[in-house]
Amino acid sequence: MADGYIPSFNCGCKGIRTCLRCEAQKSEQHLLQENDLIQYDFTYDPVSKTAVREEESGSRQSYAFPGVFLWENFVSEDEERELIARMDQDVWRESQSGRRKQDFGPKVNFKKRRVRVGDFTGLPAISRHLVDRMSKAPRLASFKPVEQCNLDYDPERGSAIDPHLDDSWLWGEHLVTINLLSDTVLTMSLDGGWGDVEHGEVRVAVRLPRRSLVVLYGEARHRWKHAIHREHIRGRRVCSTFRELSAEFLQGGEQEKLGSELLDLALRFHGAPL
Ligand SMILES: O=C(O)CCC(=O)C(=O)O
Ligand SMILES: [Fe+2]
Repeated sequence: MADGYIPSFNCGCKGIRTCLRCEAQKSEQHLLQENDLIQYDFTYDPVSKTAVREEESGSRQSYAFPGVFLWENFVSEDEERELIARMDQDVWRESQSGRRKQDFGPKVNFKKRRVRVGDFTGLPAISRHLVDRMSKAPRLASFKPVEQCNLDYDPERGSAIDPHLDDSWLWGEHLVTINLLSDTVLTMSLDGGWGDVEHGEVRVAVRLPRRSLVVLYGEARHRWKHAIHREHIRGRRVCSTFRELSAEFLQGGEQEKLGSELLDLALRFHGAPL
C-alpha cells in the first residue's frame, strides 16, 4: 500500500494501516502483507517465564523473558457474555487497520504532549469488578487505571495492530489487557538480535487464551514492541486495555493535580464511551 493512500469509504484506515476492506478497493492489491507468513523464532512459556526456540536439529534454546504476567480464566464465560453484550449496546467507532474501538479516557494529543479531561466521565460501570479483581494480583496491587480502550478485531476485515510501543510520557508502567471471545497471539518483537541471535528481528509469540488477562511491564513494556497479526485473528476478538498514569501525573509529579482529577473521575465508574 503506497504511503499517503487515503481510502474513500467506510473504514478508519490511514496510510499504511490498512484492512481487507480498503485493500479490496485498490486495483493492484497486495492482500498478503509481508508479515502474513511469520515464522516465529520463540514461543513464550508462561510457567517458566522464558522464551523458547526449538531448532530443526532438535536443540532447544530458552531465555528468561521478564515483563509478562498472564492470568488465565480471569473472566468467567457468563461474565464474558455480559461484558460483550454491554459493549455492543454502545457505538463502536472505526479505527485503523480494520479495528473498531470504544474509548474511556482523557483527551490526549501525544505529539504535542497535551492532555485534558475533555468529555471523559470515567471508566464504564462494568469495569468496577474487573479492576477490583485485577488488584488481587501482587503485580497489580497499586494499579489504578485512568483509561480503558476496547478494541474489536474482525477476521473478515483482516483486523490487526502493527508492532508498536505504547506511549510512556502519559501512561505508566503496566499495560493490562483482557482478551475476549477468541484465543489470539500477542507478538513481541525486537530489532537487532537478542541472546545468541546476532541480528535481525527476534519475535516472541505470547499465546493469549480467550478470557485471560495479560500485563506488560518492564522490558516487555518499554523495549519490546507488541503487535496482533492478522493471521492470529481467527474469530471475532474483543479486548479491553487499561492504562495507568506515569510518574509525572502522580503524587510529587509536575502534573499531579491533573492526574488526581483524572483518577477520581476514572474510578467513579460512571463513564460513557467518547
Ligand atoms: O489488541 C491488543 O491486545 C493490543 C492493543 C494495543 O496494543 C494497543 O491498543 O495499544
Ligand atoms: Fe499497544
